[in-house]
Amino acid sequence: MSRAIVFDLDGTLIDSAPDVANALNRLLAEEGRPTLSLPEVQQLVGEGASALIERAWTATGASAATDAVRPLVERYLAFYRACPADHTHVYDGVRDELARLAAAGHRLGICTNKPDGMTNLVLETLGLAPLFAAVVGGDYVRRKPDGEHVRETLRQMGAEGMQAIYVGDSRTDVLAAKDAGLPVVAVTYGYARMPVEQLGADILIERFGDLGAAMDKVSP
Ligand SMILES: O=C(O)COP(=O)(O)O
Ligand SMILES: [Mg+2]
Repeated sequence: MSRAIVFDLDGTLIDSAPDVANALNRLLAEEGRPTLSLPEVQQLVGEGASALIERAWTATGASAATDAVRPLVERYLAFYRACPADHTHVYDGVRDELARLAAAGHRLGICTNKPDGMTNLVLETLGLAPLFAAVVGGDYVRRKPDGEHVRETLRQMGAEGMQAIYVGDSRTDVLAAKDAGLPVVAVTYGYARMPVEQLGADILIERFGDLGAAMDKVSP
């Protein structure tokens, strides 16, 4: 039976933290702030670019003033756009498994809090874009953990009425998917800020290539 499969992006399909960290650290350096390590940056990713900047400011000294966040986000995105995927890699097994799922007739979509422009640029650069029926990024008004982000992705995929499943790496993903009424597969290798067993996912997978088998267990 063909399903609709909604994927998170950062920490689930791609390890984008190295390029996020480089762009963020260029901004922090320009602002005279300490830079952050890769593991530190991984802990800041998942709720979009504004949250990334706010958390980075809190982690490196005084918090950013509310009206300063937007211009800082724009400068961060300019750095990120210049090097969207220099050090980003598609996690092991992702390309093969996505191709297999698409060939098996499943409809694939992406629901990410990463800003739309960056999401599309990164997907194009990595050659992943053609696999997805719809991509709904972080410019959408009701972002994860709001389930409306997931429902909008399903609508844009033309997948209403299809059996659907969500695949992500964080608590934000689990909350959004549950809010939308979807079973959740969580990957254990991503950027979760808590032990993965506590995410509340229906099933955990250590390798992306295990997704097909996990889906059959969660929604036979
Ligand atoms: O916070 C971000 O930029 C993206 O995060 P997501 O792809 O895990 O939703
Ligand atoms: Mg993620």
